[in-house]
Amino acid sequence: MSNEISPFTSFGVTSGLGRAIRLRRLFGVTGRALVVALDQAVPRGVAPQLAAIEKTYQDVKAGNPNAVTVTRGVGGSLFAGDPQPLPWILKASSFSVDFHATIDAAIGTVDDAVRLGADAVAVGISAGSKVQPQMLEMLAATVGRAAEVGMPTVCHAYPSGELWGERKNSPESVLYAARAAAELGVDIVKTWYTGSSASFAEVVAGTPALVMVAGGAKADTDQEVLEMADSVMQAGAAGLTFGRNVWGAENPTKMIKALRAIVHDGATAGSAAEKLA
Ligand SMILES: O=C(CO)COP(=O)(O)O
Repeated sequence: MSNEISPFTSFGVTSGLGRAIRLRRLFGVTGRALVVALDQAVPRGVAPQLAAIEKTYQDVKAGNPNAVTVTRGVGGSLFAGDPQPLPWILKASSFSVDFHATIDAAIGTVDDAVRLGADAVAVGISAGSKVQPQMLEMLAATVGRAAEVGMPTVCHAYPSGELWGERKNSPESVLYAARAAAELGVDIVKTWYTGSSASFAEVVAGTPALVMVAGGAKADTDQEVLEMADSVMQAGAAGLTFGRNVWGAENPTKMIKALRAIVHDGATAGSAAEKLA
C-alpha cells in the first residue's frame, strides 16, 4: 500500500464528501441552481396545483429544474415510484397558514433527510418574531446534526416577524434575516427579494452563504417573474427557489425553461420570454 497522502485520503470516513456530493447534485459545477418549491400547502393553504401534486410534479420535472423542495410526506409519495427522481430538499419546518405565520415548527429531521435520500434539509426562521430565539435554536440544532452526517442545509430566512413594524420588508430586515442564518453556518440562505438589484447585491455581499430568492405571491404577469429573476441573478445570487410563480403559472414547464435560461445561460428577461411562447 502506498504511503502517499492524496486529497481524497480521509473522505471515505468523513461527512465532508457526502456534503460536497449533495451540493454538487444541487448546484452542479456552476454554483447556480433553480429550485421549485412545492411545500406551500401547510403554510399557505392547499392550492389546486398542490392538491394535484402528482401532476404538478410531472409538469415541474418536464422543465428540468435543479431540485424541488417538499415535505417528507409528499417526498415519500412522489419519489417512491419514480425511477429517476429529481434531486430534492426536505422541508423540515413550517409555519402555519394565517394563524401562526411567524412561528416555524419542526416537522421533519436531518435524519429523515438521510433516510429518504434528500440532497439537503431546509428549516425556516421568521426573523423579528417574538419566538425568533427558539427558531434560532431549531436552526442551530439542524445545522449541527447536518454537519455530522454530511447533509447540506438551507434556511428559508424571512424578515416576517411582527416586531419589525415599519421596517418589515426593508432591505435592512432582509439582510438581517439572511445574515442571521449565515451566522449559524447554513450553506444556502433563501430569502425575500428586496425590490432592486442594487439593494439585493448588498444582501448577497453581507451574507456568507449561497443566497437564493423566493418567488413570493403570484405576480400579475409572467414577464414580471422573469424580470425579478433577471434582477436577482444580476445581483450575484446563486439562484432561485420559486414556488407559486412556477406551479401557479399558466404553463409551469415553460416557466421553468425560461427561468433556467436566466439562471444558467445568462439570458435576459426579454430573451428568456421566448421560451414562454
Ligand atoms: O421556497 C419557497 C417556499 O418554501 C418559495 O415559495 P414562493 O416562491 O411561493 O414564495
